[in-house]
Amino acid sequence: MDTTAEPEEAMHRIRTLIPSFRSAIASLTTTSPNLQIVKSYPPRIPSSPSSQKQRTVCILDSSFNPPTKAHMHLALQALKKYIPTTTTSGDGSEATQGKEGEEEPPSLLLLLATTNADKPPTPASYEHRLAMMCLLAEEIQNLDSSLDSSRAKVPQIDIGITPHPRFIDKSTDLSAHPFFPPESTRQVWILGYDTLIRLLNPKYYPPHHTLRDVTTTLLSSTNRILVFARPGAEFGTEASQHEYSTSLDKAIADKVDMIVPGKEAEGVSSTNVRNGVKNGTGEWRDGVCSGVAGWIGREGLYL
Ligand SMILES: Nc1ncnc2c1ncn2[C@@H]1O[C@H](COP(=O)(O)OP(=O)(O)OP(=O)(O)O)[C@@H](O)[C@H]1O
Ligand SMILES: NC(=O)c1ccc[n+]([C@@H]2O[C@H](COP(=O)(O)O)[C@@H](O)[C@H]2O)c1
Repeated sequence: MDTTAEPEEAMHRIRTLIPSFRSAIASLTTTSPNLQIVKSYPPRIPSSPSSQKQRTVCILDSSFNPPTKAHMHLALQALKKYIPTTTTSGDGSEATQGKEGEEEPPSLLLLLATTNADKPPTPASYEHRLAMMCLLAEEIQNLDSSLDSSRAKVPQIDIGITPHPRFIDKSTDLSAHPFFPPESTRQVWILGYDTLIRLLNPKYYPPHHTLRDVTTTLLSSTNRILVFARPGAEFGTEASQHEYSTSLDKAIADKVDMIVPGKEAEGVSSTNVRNGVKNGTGEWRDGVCSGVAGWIGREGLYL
């Protein structure tokens, strides 16, 4: 792959999408199911309901301000983890088999949250974040699958937006979207440990302040949460984070998978990238993929 001309071409192509991103963002409201898919790689072909196989969608919800290599690592690990197992039938033919029968490989949904449960909005603008999410998606699609035997096929990647800060509302809207019918879709929510503890804090669920809505929406049916440990001064050790996930109420603990991210995600955060750009230290580039670094530089973001 040409590493110099290609990013330029991708940036130019994605820049032409900015007006459509802007109008999608302007049309968001919190009053009705409003999760929107603004771009799909490859473009989606509507399938007839009868031909729908079981499918897992791995959802990475974030403010993507900007998308980082940690986000990319989390997404790739999730896609790898939920690949259906291959079984050989009596006639010797191979079929991918999930619990409910034939199963498609997992897809990825990069979901931009335009409202945060705790934090006020900060630059960059949402259309720029969507543009950078597209660059991240293209980078994932262009990864050389020969380097990773679990990536036999290029994954379906959708880029979406949601106005809802809480996961229970995001999950409900996702179930209502025609691409993700609940009868054939398992939702796997990708969260860092710091986000898991906020998801499970009853303060977000007035007036009764119980986790009932979490189990009836986000964790209904075969849905799961994939948690990535995030050890550090603020959130404790890997061992204490693991202990927390196993000490949860059984209805929740049984649906939580916890893994430790690889070195690629260590110490990488959007905050560190934003601060690095502002302080003029070049190392911020190590925290993002090349297309995103190019976009931040070219558009003068985070200065
Ligand atoms: N390095 C990481 N290790 C584990 N989880 C991560 C890491 N980076 C992000 N995540 C998780 O990915 C999800 C989305 O990331 P989020 O937008 O909060 O990224 P962030 O880099 O922490 O952002 P910010 O620095 O702006 O707060 C969250 O659930 C977060 O916990
Ligand atoms: N109870 C909840 O559902 C809950 C709590 C805190 C954050 N969130 C969401 O988690 C996502 C990531 O948030 P941060 O960027 O603050 O880590 C955002 O979409 C935010 O709104 C959800």
